[in-house]
Amino acid sequence: MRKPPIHKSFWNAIKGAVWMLKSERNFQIEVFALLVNLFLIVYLRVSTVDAAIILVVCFAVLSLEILNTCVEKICDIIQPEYDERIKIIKDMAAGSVFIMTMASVVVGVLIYFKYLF
Ligand SMILES: Nc1ncnc2c1ncn2[C@@H]1O[C@H](COP(=O)(O)OP(=O)(O)OP(=O)(O)O)[C@@H](O)[C@H]1O
Repeated sequence: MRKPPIHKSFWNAIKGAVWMLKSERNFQIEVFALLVNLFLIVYLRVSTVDAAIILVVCFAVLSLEILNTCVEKICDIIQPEYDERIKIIKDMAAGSVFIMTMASVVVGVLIYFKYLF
């Protein structure tokens, strides 16, 4: 298959992210969390470096959520029936989102603490 032009690849990536926003509840919650963080960054006048750290962890959660959904979709195509191997694959993919979410909570507590107290 011929490689699409760069603007088409970019557009496809945007469409993938928009699909996630329309279809996946967890992704919607994580985007809401990103918006809350953007508000707090402005409201609390968070420093540039601290804001960058917060935004990187927020976007890391969103990226992992997209990859987790990709794994789920592929698993559902190759094995629609119950399968112990699929279970561990899906659980591991979900685990990656969980670990990054925990990391983002820790980062949030560590950074916002000094602006609030
Ligand atoms: N084919 C299967 N075989 C075995 N276990 C499965 C299978 N499909 C789903 N599961 C189990 O159900 C869980 C949820 O899988 P599902 O595909 O329903 O994702 P989901 O409800 O969208 O989850 P998430 O909230 O992580 O996005 C998996 O983590 C796994 O433990």
